[in-house]
This record gives sequence, structure tokens and C-alpha cells, in this order.
Amino acid sequence: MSGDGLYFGEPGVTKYAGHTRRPGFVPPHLRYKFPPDPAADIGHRYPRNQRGRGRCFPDHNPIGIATNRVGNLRISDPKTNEASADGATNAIDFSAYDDIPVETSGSDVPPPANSFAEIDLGEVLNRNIERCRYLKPTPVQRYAIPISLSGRDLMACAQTGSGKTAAFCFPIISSIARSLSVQHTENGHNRGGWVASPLALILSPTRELSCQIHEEANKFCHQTGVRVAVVYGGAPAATQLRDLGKGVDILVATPGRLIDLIERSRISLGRIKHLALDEADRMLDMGFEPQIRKIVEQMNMPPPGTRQTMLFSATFPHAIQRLASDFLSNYIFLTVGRVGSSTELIKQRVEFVSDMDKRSLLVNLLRAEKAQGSNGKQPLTLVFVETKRSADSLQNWLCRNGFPATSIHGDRNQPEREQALRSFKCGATPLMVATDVAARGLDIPHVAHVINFDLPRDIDGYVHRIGRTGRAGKSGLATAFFSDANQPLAKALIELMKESSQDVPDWLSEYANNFSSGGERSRHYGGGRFGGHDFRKDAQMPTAGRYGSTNSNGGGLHSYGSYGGGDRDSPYGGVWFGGDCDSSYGGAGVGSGGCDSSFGGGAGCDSSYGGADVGGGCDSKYGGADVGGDDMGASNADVDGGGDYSGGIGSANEYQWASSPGAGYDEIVPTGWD
Ligand SMILES: Nc1ncnc2c1ncn2[C@@H]1O[C@H](COP(=O)(O)OP(=O)(O)OP(=O)(O)O)[C@@H](O)[C@H]1O
Repeated sequence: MSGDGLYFGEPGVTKYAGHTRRPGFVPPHLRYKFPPDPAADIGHRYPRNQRGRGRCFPDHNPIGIATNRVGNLRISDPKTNEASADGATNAIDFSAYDDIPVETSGSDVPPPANSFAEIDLGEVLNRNIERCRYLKPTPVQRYAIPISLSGRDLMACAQTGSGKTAAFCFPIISSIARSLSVQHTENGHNRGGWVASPLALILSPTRELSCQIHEEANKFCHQTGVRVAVVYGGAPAATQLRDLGKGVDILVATPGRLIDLIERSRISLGRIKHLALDEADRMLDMGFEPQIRKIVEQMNMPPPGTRQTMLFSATFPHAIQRLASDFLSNYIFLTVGRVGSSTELIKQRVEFVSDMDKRSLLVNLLRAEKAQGSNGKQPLTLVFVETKRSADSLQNWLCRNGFPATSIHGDRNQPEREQALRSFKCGATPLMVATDVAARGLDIPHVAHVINFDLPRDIDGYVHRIGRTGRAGKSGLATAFFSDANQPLAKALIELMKESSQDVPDWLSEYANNFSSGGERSRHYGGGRFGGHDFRKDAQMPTAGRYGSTNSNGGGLHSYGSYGGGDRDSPYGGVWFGGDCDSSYGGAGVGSGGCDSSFGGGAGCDSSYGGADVGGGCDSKYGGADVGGDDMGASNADVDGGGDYSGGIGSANEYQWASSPGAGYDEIVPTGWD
């Protein structure tokens, strides 16, 4: 039997057209993906630029600021990745990853492989890997592929741009290809029905990322007989169903559309052998978790132990690791890179700038970039902003001022989003203004510069955003516009920069020292940078598991609640009195510490998904009311609605959550995660 689960055609018809293809035929999708001969790809060298670091805090002269700061600019040549100034750089160079420390935990960890040839991925897949000029595995691939091929579950944390996609795709393709060849020999036809029953499911948080994974997997499935399909929201389901009808072994999906098609009985998960969650921490944060739990636990998917589960991300906060461990069985935890190590490839700069001066600084940076660019071309630059509205407004303003720009955000329809990506990738609009919808996973070649026009609210978001440059061994530049509003991020930003051997401006250290609003905020502002360690090693972990340790009202010394919790980082914790803590679903953080309550309310804390923050210094990420603090209704939120992460009164955010004042988690309805 083949791995095909969906069969609309006549019984006995073989689905794999690939078997009848001309030997050596390379389809167009694969052809254009092969990189050009590196020898022919020697481009222009930029003149070296003078390096200077003007201290700019707290200077409020827009012109002065802007003029001072462009001196620091260092942009890599998009083709050769040759830097224009001071800094070491080179063409694609995976040796940049060679010294990265790697840590594994769990029992009986299979040894890493040094080359693809050493790994038994199968002849056809190995040939495709060679064709794509993947000369040697990246560190995450060296470790993750043997682990995965041995059938073990895996939670893997590795730097942005370090090849995680192939790390989970190759073993899946290889093992399905093997099973198909046996089945084809034995049976000669496909089993199927009117329901697509894939053998592997890859879930990702955004439509664009799903498309990208689909393309990548498809490329490597060439002539293996393994079929890949993708389903995601915003595109006609009919077309996707037609594709599924041709047969699918590996399904790439966003959660919303997948649930829809399962509920319409067009997809069954009953035969899933491999489950991969890309950007796994995101998938289990920000309100995805209920959907993921539904897919994994309530939709007929074989349970942990009978399927293989792999979770990948560049960031993995402990609370999320705990949630994720529900989906895993006897897993290996793999972390590639001492925290911050490979982001040394990304030169990070932070500029202090008031909100009113940001545009002027941006224009000066862009002009300097262009002046240094190859043949006066604007290098590809990704500009992140906080809200959809500001993305539109900045894009229009840039265009009016002679900078060809496009934008991508959740209010644009799918064809517009795809068109924006295309025109950015090909350089027709070398500037793209984006919200966080483009922050994770997107692999856009030759992005030379990421500008955080508005910094994200958490350090994980920063890691992923800047990771859109400096990928696959190339260097890149990331500039952060830091304003007073970003004060809570200062400490974590400094830690991250130090870990990646970046120069931290003195004014930023001063800022961090002056920040005294309640301790380290380990979820949103402190922890969770890439790397990290296996939470199972955490000595502080409550002994009785994530639902609390000592009694029905919860665990640890400082908490209670129906799900209890431990002393710190309680995923389901109740009320926290004092201390620094994370409570992912918990009620109130009361007291002195800087508490994060991802799904609850509380005083002096961050409430990601609603509830009421009563007291000062509150962030409400996804709705709910902050009473006190900056303003009534929603501090750090966009009261008029339309904010990307905003809650506030009657607003719809980037991810299409309809939130109402003070709405609790249950009242928030996700409508756009598809
Ligand atoms: N072994 C390899 N040799 C050469 N290039 C590779 C190799 N593995 C991956 N790449 C390339 O590196 C780039 C980054 O890979 P990928 O998108 O998988 O990174 P990632 O770790 O998933 O990043 P992110 O955390 O941002 O999602 C891609 O263009 C991919 O084709």
C-alpha cells in the first residue's frame, strides 16, 4: 500500500506520476531552486565604511540624530554577503556554525552525523540534497536527523536561519519514501478513500510559513514518490482539496484551515506517524494552544508513543516546554547554540529615538544604505512595526518619499500578502513594512537589514524578527529604534546582545539600570532567548508535574488555584503573591514581583490574553482591560482597535482575535488563525 490516503480516482491507478517521469527530469519548481554556481556569483564589493558609535540618548533633534547614526551602517552585499564596513563577513559559510555548542538531554541519544553521506536518508533524497548544494549538514541537522531517524521524539531549539526546516523534513521524507517503496512493491497501488489520510503532519503558525515549508519539502521529495500538500486559510479550499485529491503523504498546514477540513471530513489524522510543529513555542503560546491540543488530542491522531513528534523553534520558554511535553514521549531535548552564539552573524545596533523622530532616522538610514548598495540599489530591508495601521501608514509615507515599499500584515488579503512577499523578494519593492506576521520562519534570501521601527514587546519576538537576516551562515544587520516605551525590554536586550558579542551602548545600560518596575520579567522581557535548556533539568520544577505539586489547590509555596503550580513559572498557576513568576493560565499576580499572567488578570503584571490588570505598569497583549497603569482600557494596547497585538475596547488584532473590554480567555474567539 502506498502512503496515499486520499483517492478520488479509480482503484488501482498509481498516484505517483513521478515514477513515470523521464529519468533525470528536473521539474521547474526544483530547477529554479538550485542555487547558481557560487563561482559565478561574485558580486560587488562595498567600500569600507567608517565605524562610529554616536551616543544618542537622550537627544531629541531629529536631524542631528539621523545624521549621526548613519555612520554606523554596515550593509552586506546581497549577493556576496560581503560587508561594506568593518566586520568580518564572507559568502555563505556554514563553518560559522562549527563552534556552536550543542547540548542534548534525554536517554540514549543517538550520535550526531558529520555528513549527509553518513546518514542513511536514501539514495534519491541524498541526490536531491546534493542538487540543492547542501554540502554538509548544519549543526541542528547533524544532531536532529539521526535522532529523528531513530524514531525518537524531539524538542529542538536552534538559531534562526540554521536549517531547522530540513532538520525535520529530511527524516520525515526519508522514512515515508522507504515505507512507500516497500508498499509499492508489495501492493502496486494506493490505498485511499474520500478522505485525505496523510502519514505526516507539519503545523506552522502562518500561511506564508506553511507555503514556504511546503515548497521546501516538495523540492526534496522530487522523485522520491512522496507527495506533499499544503492547506492554509485565506486561499480557496477547493483548490487545496483538489491537490489533496491527488494524494498526500506529508501535509503542511495552519491550524484553522486544518481543523475546518477535518471537521468537514476531508482530512483524517488517523494514520499520522510523524507530527512536526515548526515555531513550536508560538504554536503553544498566543492562543494557538487550544487549537493545537484539539488537533493533536481530539481529532483521532495516534497518541504519543505511537507517533513521532518533533517540536522546533529558535526560542523555547520553560512554560511552553512544559505544555509541549504533553505531546511528547520519552523525548530528547536538543539545544544548538549557547544562548546567542550564532546571532553573532547578525550585527545588532540600537538607536535611541523618540517616536516623532523615527521616520526621519529611518529615511536617513535608507539613504545611507542605498548609497552603499550595489550600483546604488536599495538592499532588501525589512521594517517591523507594531500595528497593521502603522504598517500601511509607513508604507504609504515611504512610497510618497521615493522609497519603493510594500507591506505585509493581517488586514491584507492573502493574494495581497503573497504579492507583497513576491515583490519584496525580487527587489521590485526592496522595502517591506511588516507586522509580526512576517517575524517567524520566513526565509527570504538576501535580506540585508532588519529595522525594528517599533520594537516588539518581548525578547523572543526580537530574536525571531532579526533572524530574518543573517541566515544560512550569512551576516546581516539589525537596527532597533529604542524609545521610552521600550524601557521594559532594555535588560533582556542587553543580555541578548552580550551573549551574541555585540557592543551594548552605554545609554542602554543606564536605561536598564533605571528600570525598576518589578523585577525580571522572565516570560515577556527576560527569558526565552534562543537556546535555553531542558526544563526537565530545572531543579525548581514542582515534583508532581505541571498541575501542581502538593494539593488540589495547587503546589508551591507562593501559589494556589485549581491547577496549582510550582514555585515559579507555573503554566496553570493560580495566584502569585510576590516574587517573579510566570503564570501562563493563571489568575492574578499580586505583589511585588514582575509577574506575567499569560491568560489571566492580576496586578502589576502582564496579561497576554485578557483579564484585568489592576495596577500600574501593566501590559495586556490580547485584550482585556488594564485598569490603572497608562490608561484606562488598555495600556500598551490600541483602544481604537486594529492594533496588531492590541486588546482594548472592541478591537481586532493582527491575529483576528475579537476582544472585548475585560474579556477573559474563554470569551476571546480566534477567527483568523487559519
Ligand atoms: N545544510 C545546508 N546547507 C546549505 N544551506 C542550507 C542547509 N540547511 C538549510 N539551508 C538553507 O538555510 C536557509 C535557512 O534555513 P531554514 O529556513 O530552515 O532556517 P530555520 O532554522 O528554520 O530558521 P527560522 O528559525 O527563522 O525559521 C534556507 O535558505 C535553507 O535552504
